[in-house]
Amino acid sequence: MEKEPILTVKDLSIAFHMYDKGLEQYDLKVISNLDLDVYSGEIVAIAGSSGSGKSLLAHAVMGLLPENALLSGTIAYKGKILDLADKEKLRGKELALVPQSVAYLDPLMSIGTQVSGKGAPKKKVTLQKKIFQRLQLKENVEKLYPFQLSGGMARRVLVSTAVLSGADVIIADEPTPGLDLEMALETLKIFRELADEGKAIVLITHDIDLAFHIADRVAVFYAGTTLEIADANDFLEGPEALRHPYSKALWKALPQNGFEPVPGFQPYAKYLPGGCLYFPRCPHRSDECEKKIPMKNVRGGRVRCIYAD
Ligand SMILES: Nc1ncnc2c1ncn2[C@@H]1O[C@H](COP(=O)(O)OP(=O)(O)OP(=O)(O)O)[C@@H](O)[C@H]1O
Ligand code: NI
Repeated sequence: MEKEPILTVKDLSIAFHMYDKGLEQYDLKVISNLDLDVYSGEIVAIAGSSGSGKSLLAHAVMGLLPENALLSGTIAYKGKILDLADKEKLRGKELALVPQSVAYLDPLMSIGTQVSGKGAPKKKVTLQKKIFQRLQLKENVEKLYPFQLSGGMARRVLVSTAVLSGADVIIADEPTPGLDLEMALETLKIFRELADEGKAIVLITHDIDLAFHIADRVAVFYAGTTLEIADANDFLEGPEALRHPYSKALWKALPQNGFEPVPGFQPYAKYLPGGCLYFPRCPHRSDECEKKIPMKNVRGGRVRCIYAD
């Protein structure tokens, strides 16, 4: 692994400027003080339940947030802090996204043109044919338009587009739903190969079991922040190797580990607790946890819990 991360997210917070009934306005804080480093040659999986901020992070990196989003903190690529113009310049070239929604396909452009670009060089077209073959997309798919694709086909087209972009960083936001197991595994294998060739992959997924097996590191998101970032092996090993009570609870909630549900709910952005965001659900909480909790290093991983050791 290289020393310097290729992508660095530091103290990122995102709020949406919202209008309530009448004239009341408020800022809804959906990402809080989030930190994440990604290195070339690795897959970092992001695990976290619905609404934990996974897609927003992806959109923040790509410069795709809506206009009412207020962003603070920094996102750096190859050591340079990016502004919106930088992100737009890099998007699709050095930073590629496999979007969570297949609605991102351009409805008026044939698949072949979307995936390889207009008048693509022969080398790229050859590569595209190879990827299509691996993802079981028939040759005639190139000539089709998005409305003619099934959901699973559209997702494989989006994966192909990101892979062919040649980007150094690919953020894949739920690339496997709608794919059968064989296709899902083939997709992840392609990402693994890209990482092994030196690309950096951020894999956002609900399928945490799959993530633990394919990724090098795992970041656990909760209510818009990171609670633990650690070696994927720790997540395979279990609670003793993990650091945060939520990571341990997630592990125990897997079917093969006892299927024990995590009691309580992730708090809604409008009603976040002041200190530790996991506070209301935590079995070890104390008054000390009501302060703002920074990430700290514990046993080679990062964790946001004062009691982790
Ligand atoms: N444009 C927006 N305006 C207001 N709130 C938003 C907006 N976009 C997202 N949010 C809120 O931000 C939070 C994080 O959303 P995000 O889409 O990043 O979640 P996610 O982790 O990707 O969830 P999922 O697993 O369901 O895809 C959610 O509470 C969501 O409702
Ligand atoms: Ni999402």
